[in-house]
Amino acid sequence: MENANGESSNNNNIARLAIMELANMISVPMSLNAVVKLKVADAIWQNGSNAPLSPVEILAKIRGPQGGGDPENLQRILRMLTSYGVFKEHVVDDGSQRRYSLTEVGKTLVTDENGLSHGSYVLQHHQDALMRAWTMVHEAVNDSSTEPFVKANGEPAYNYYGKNSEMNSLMLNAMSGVSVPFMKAILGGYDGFQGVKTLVDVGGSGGDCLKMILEKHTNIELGINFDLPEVVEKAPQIPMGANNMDR
Ligand SMILES: C[S@@+](CC[C@H](N)C(=O)[O-])C[C@H]1O[C@@H](n2cnc3c(N)ncnc32)[C@H](O)[C@@H]1O
Repeated sequence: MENANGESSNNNNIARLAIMELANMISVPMSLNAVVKLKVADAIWQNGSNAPLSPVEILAKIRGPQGGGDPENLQRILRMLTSYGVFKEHVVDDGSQRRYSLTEVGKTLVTDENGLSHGSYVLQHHQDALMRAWTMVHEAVNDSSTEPFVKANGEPAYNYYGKNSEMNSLMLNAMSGVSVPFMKAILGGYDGFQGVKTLVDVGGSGGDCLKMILEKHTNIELGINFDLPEVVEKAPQIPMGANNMDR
Protein backbone atom coordinates (compact mmCIF):
# COMPACT_ATOMS: atom_id res chain seq x y z
CA MET A 1 0.00 0.00 0.00
CA GLU A 2 1.31 3.47 -0.89
CA ASN A 3 0.75 6.77 0.89
CA ALA A 4 0.23 10.17 -0.75
CA ASN A 5 3.97 10.50 -1.36
CA GLY A 6 4.11 7.17 -3.20
CA GLU A 7 5.95 5.44 -0.31
CA SER A 8 4.94 1.97 0.80
CA SER A 9 4.06 1.56 4.48
CA ASN A 10 6.66 -1.20 4.67
CA ASN A 11 9.40 1.16 3.52
CA ASN A 12 8.11 3.75 5.97
CA ASN A 13 8.40 1.30 8.83
CA ILE A 14 11.92 0.34 7.81
CA ALA A 15 12.82 4.02 7.75
CA ARG A 16 11.27 4.60 11.19
CA LEU A 17 13.23 1.68 12.61
CA ALA A 18 16.41 2.94 10.95
CA ILE A 19 16.09 6.40 12.50
CA MET A 20 15.36 4.86 15.91
CA GLU A 21 18.46 2.72 15.59
CA LEU A 22 20.52 5.78 14.65
CA ALA A 23 19.08 7.70 17.61
CA ASN A 24 20.20 4.93 19.95
CA MET A 25 23.67 4.38 18.49
CA ILE A 26 25.23 5.92 21.59
CA SER A 27 24.49 2.63 23.36
CA VAL A 28 27.26 0.97 21.30
CA PRO A 29 30.27 3.11 22.30
CA MET A 30 28.90 3.48 25.84
CA SER A 31 28.69 -0.32 26.17
CA LEU A 32 32.21 -0.56 24.80
CA ASN A 33 33.31 2.01 27.35
CA ALA A 34 31.65 -0.07 30.08
CA VAL A 35 33.46 -3.31 29.17
CA VAL A 36 36.77 -1.46 29.08
CA LYS A 37 36.15 0.09 32.51
CA LEU A 38 35.11 -3.31 33.87
CA LYS A 39 38.17 -5.01 32.26
CA VAL A 40 35.98 -7.72 30.74
CA ALA A 41 38.38 -8.59 27.90
CA ASP A 42 41.24 -9.40 30.31
CA ALA A 43 38.85 -11.51 32.43
CA ILE A 44 37.85 -13.63 29.41
CA TRP A 45 41.32 -13.82 27.85
CA GLN A 46 42.97 -15.56 30.83
CA ASN A 47 46.45 -15.81 29.32
CA GLY A 48 45.15 -16.81 25.92
CA SER A 49 42.64 -19.51 26.77
CA ASN A 50 39.71 -17.27 25.66
CA ALA A 51 37.36 -19.95 27.01
CA PRO A 52 33.72 -18.82 26.88
CA LEU A 53 32.55 -17.53 30.28
CA SER A 54 29.09 -16.78 31.64
CA PRO A 55 28.38 -13.26 32.98
CA VAL A 56 28.50 -14.71 36.52
CA GLU A 57 31.96 -16.19 35.85
CA ILE A 58 33.19 -12.94 34.30
CA LEU A 59 31.93 -10.97 37.30
CA ALA A 60 33.73 -13.32 39.67
CA LYS A 61 36.98 -12.65 37.83
CA ILE A 62 36.66 -8.89 37.58
CA ARG A 63 35.35 -8.29 41.08
CA GLY A 64 37.38 -10.94 42.95
CA PRO A 65 36.64 -11.74 46.59
CA GLN A 66 34.49 -8.61 47.06
CA GLY A 67 31.91 -10.32 44.77
CA GLY A 68 28.65 -8.67 43.83
CA GLY A 69 27.74 -6.97 40.60
CA ASP A 70 24.74 -7.52 38.34
CA PRO A 71 25.20 -10.41 35.87
CA GLU A 72 21.92 -9.63 34.09
CA ASN A 73 23.06 -6.11 33.23
CA LEU A 74 26.50 -7.39 32.23
CA GLN A 75 24.81 -9.88 29.91
CA ARG A 76 22.81 -7.09 28.27
CA ILE A 77 26.02 -5.23 27.53
CA LEU A 78 27.74 -8.37 26.24
CA ARG A 79 24.82 -9.24 23.95
CA MET A 80 24.76 -5.72 22.56
CA LEU A 81 28.46 -5.88 21.75
CA THR A 82 28.14 -9.41 20.40
CA SER A 83 25.86 -7.97 17.72
CA TYR A 84 28.69 -5.56 16.82
CA GLY A 85 31.34 -8.28 16.59
CA VAL A 86 33.25 -7.64 19.85
CA PHE A 87 32.23 -10.89 21.59
CA LYS A 88 31.11 -14.32 20.41
CA GLU A 89 28.09 -15.73 22.17
CA HIS A 90 27.93 -19.45 22.95
CA VAL A 91 24.42 -20.60 23.84
CA VAL A 92 23.92 -23.85 25.75
CA ASP A 93 21.60 -26.22 23.83
CA ASP A 94 18.48 -25.57 25.92
CA GLY A 95 19.10 -21.81 25.75
CA SER A 96 19.35 -21.58 29.54
CA GLN A 97 22.86 -20.15 29.65
CA ARG A 98 24.97 -17.89 27.49
CA ARG A 99 28.74 -17.65 27.56
CA TYR A 100 31.04 -15.16 25.88
CA SER A 101 34.48 -15.32 24.31
CA LEU A 102 36.46 -12.63 22.47
CA THR A 103 36.41 -12.16 18.70
CA GLU A 104 39.45 -10.71 16.89
CA VAL A 105 37.92 -7.28 17.56
CA GLY A 106 37.43 -8.08 21.25
CA LYS A 107 41.05 -9.24 21.54
CA THR A 108 42.26 -5.70 20.77
CA LEU A 109 41.01 -4.80 24.28
CA VAL A 110 43.25 -7.36 26.01
CA THR A 111 46.18 -5.80 27.88
CA ASP A 112 49.50 -6.95 26.38
CA GLU A 113 52.87 -7.60 28.05
CA ASN A 114 53.65 -3.86 27.87
CA GLY A 115 50.39 -2.93 29.59
CA LEU A 116 48.88 -1.67 26.32
CA SER A 117 45.58 -2.34 24.56
CA HIS A 118 43.03 -0.40 22.52
CA GLY A 119 41.05 0.08 25.74
CA SER A 120 42.66 3.45 26.51
CA TYR A 121 41.72 4.62 23.03
CA VAL A 122 38.08 3.75 23.78
CA LEU A 123 38.17 5.56 27.12
CA GLN A 124 40.01 8.57 25.73
CA HIS A 125 37.29 9.07 23.13
CA HIS A 126 34.53 9.08 25.71
CA GLN A 127 36.02 11.08 28.54
CA ASP A 128 33.77 13.77 29.97
CA ALA A 129 35.43 16.71 28.22
CA LEU A 130 34.89 15.16 24.79
CA MET A 131 31.35 14.07 25.61
CA ARG A 132 30.54 17.67 26.51
CA ALA A 133 31.99 18.81 23.18
CA TRP A 134 29.99 16.25 21.17
CA THR A 135 26.75 17.77 22.42
CA MET A 136 27.78 21.04 20.76
CA VAL A 137 28.56 19.85 17.22
CA HIS A 138 25.66 21.89 15.82
CA GLU A 139 27.41 24.98 17.22
CA ALA A 140 30.22 24.37 14.73
CA VAL A 141 27.64 25.23 12.06
CA ASN A 142 25.91 28.09 13.87
CA ASP A 143 29.14 29.82 14.84
CA SER A 144 32.38 28.30 13.61
CA SER A 145 34.58 30.98 15.19
CA THR A 146 35.11 28.80 18.26
CA GLU A 147 35.40 25.03 18.06
CA PRO A 148 32.90 22.95 20.08
CA PHE A 149 35.62 21.62 22.43
CA VAL A 150 36.56 25.18 23.41
CA LYS A 151 32.92 26.18 23.83
CA ALA A 152 32.33 23.18 26.07
CA ASN A 153 35.54 23.26 28.08
CA GLY A 154 36.92 26.79 27.83
CA GLU A 155 40.18 25.91 26.01
CA PRO A 156 41.55 23.74 23.17
CA ALA A 157 41.76 20.00 23.74
CA TYR A 158 45.54 19.64 24.09
CA ASN A 159 45.77 22.61 26.50
CA TYR A 160 43.02 21.02 28.53
CA TYR A 161 44.65 17.56 28.57
CA GLY A 162 48.04 19.09 29.36
CA LYS A 163 46.74 20.63 32.57
CA ASN A 164 45.22 17.40 33.82
CA SER A 165 47.71 14.66 34.52
CA GLU A 166 45.10 11.88 34.34
CA MET A 167 43.86 12.99 30.91
CA ASN A 168 47.41 13.52 29.70
CA SER A 169 48.33 9.95 30.71
CA LEU A 170 45.15 8.59 29.15
CA MET A 171 45.99 10.33 25.87
CA LEU A 172 49.57 8.96 25.96
CA ASN A 173 48.33 5.42 26.67
CA ALA A 174 45.63 5.68 24.02
CA MET A 175 48.18 6.69 21.40
CA SER A 176 50.69 4.01 22.43
CA GLY A 177 48.03 1.29 22.44
CA VAL A 178 47.01 2.12 18.90
CA SER A 179 50.33 3.15 17.35
CA VAL A 180 52.65 0.38 18.54
CA PRO A 181 50.84 -2.48 16.73
CA PHE A 182 50.41 -0.36 13.59
CA MET A 183 54.07 0.68 13.61
CA LYS A 184 55.12 -2.98 13.94
CA ALA A 185 53.17 -3.73 10.77
CA ILE A 186 54.51 -0.65 8.94
CA LEU A 187 58.13 -1.44 9.79
CA GLY A 188 57.68 -4.93 8.32
CA GLY A 189 57.05 -3.52 4.84
CA TYR A 190 58.13 0.13 4.58
CA ASP A 191 61.68 0.98 3.49
CA GLY A 192 61.41 4.78 3.33
CA PHE A 193 63.65 5.29 6.36
CA GLN A 194 66.74 4.01 4.56
CA GLY A 195 69.30 6.79 4.12
CA VAL A 196 67.62 9.06 6.68
CA LYS A 197 70.04 10.68 9.14
CA THR A 198 67.68 12.85 11.22
CA LEU A 199 64.07 11.96 11.86
CA VAL A 200 61.53 14.30 13.49
CA ASP A 201 58.23 12.86 14.65
CA VAL A 202 55.88 15.86 14.78
CA GLY A 203 53.22 15.18 17.40
CA GLY A 204 55.03 11.98 18.36
CA SER A 205 53.23 11.66 21.70
CA GLY A 206 55.11 9.24 24.00
CA GLY A 207 57.69 8.61 21.25
CA ASP A 208 56.81 4.93 20.73
CA CYS A 209 56.83 5.14 16.94
CA LEU A 210 60.11 7.05 16.87
CA LYS A 211 61.72 4.57 19.28
CA MET A 212 60.67 1.60 17.15
CA ILE A 213 61.93 3.24 13.95
CA LEU A 214 65.29 4.13 15.55
CA GLU A 215 65.73 0.58 16.85
CA LYS A 216 65.21 -0.90 13.40
CA HIS A 217 66.94 1.73 11.23
CA THR A 218 70.34 2.27 12.80
CA ASN A 219 71.33 4.60 9.94
CA ILE A 220 69.28 7.33 11.69
CA GLU A 221 71.70 9.32 13.84
CA LEU A 222 69.21 11.60 15.55
CA GLY A 223 65.54 11.19 16.34
CA ILE A 224 63.51 14.10 17.66
CA ASN A 225 60.15 13.67 19.31
CA PHE A 226 58.52 17.06 18.74
CA ASP A 227 55.47 17.38 20.95
CA LEU A 228 54.01 19.62 23.64
CA PRO A 229 56.20 20.16 26.76
CA GLU A 230 53.78 18.41 29.14
CA VAL A 231 53.64 15.41 26.79
CA VAL A 232 57.37 14.94 26.25
CA GLU A 233 57.88 15.46 29.98
CA LYS A 234 56.15 12.12 30.51
CA ALA A 235 57.70 10.43 27.48
CA PRO A 236 60.52 7.96 28.23
CA GLN A 237 64.00 8.93 27.06
CA ILE A 238 64.91 7.41 23.71
CA PRO A 239 68.50 6.29 23.09
CA MET A 240 69.96 8.37 20.21
CA GLY A 241 66.87 10.49 20.42
CA ALA A 242 65.85 13.86 21.73
CA ASN A 243 62.64 15.33 22.97
CA ASN A 244 61.85 18.73 21.46
CA MET A 245 65.55 19.47 20.97
CA ASP A 246 66.88 21.24 17.94
CA ARG A 247 70.52 20.41 17.34
C1 LIG B 1 46.77 12.09 17.62
S1 LIG B 1 48.16 12.36 18.61
C2 LIG B 1 49.43 11.61 17.62
C3 LIG B 1 50.12 10.50 18.26
C4 LIG B 1 51.35 9.90 17.62
N1 LIG B 1 51.74 10.48 16.36
C5 LIG B 1 51.22 8.42 17.51
O1 LIG B 1 51.12 7.90 16.40
O2 LIG B 1 51.14 7.73 18.55
C6 LIG B 1 48.53 14.05 18.29
C7 LIG B 1 49.75 14.57 19.02
O3 LIG B 1 49.97 15.93 18.63
C8 LIG B 1 50.47 16.61 19.75
N2 LIG B 1 50.29 18.07 19.56
C9 LIG B 1 49.14 18.78 19.61
N3 LIG B 1 49.40 20.08 19.41
C10 LIG B 1 50.74 20.21 19.22
C11 LIG B 1 51.62 21.32 18.99
N4 LIG B 1 51.16 22.53 18.89
N5 LIG B 1 52.93 21.06 18.85
C12 LIG B 1 53.43 19.79 18.95
N6 LIG B 1 52.64 18.70 19.18
C13 LIG B 1 51.32 18.91 19.32
C14 LIG B 1 49.64 16.05 20.90
O4 LIG B 1 50.24 16.27 22.16
C15 LIG B 1 49.58 14.57 20.53
O5 LIG B 1 50.62 13.82 21.13
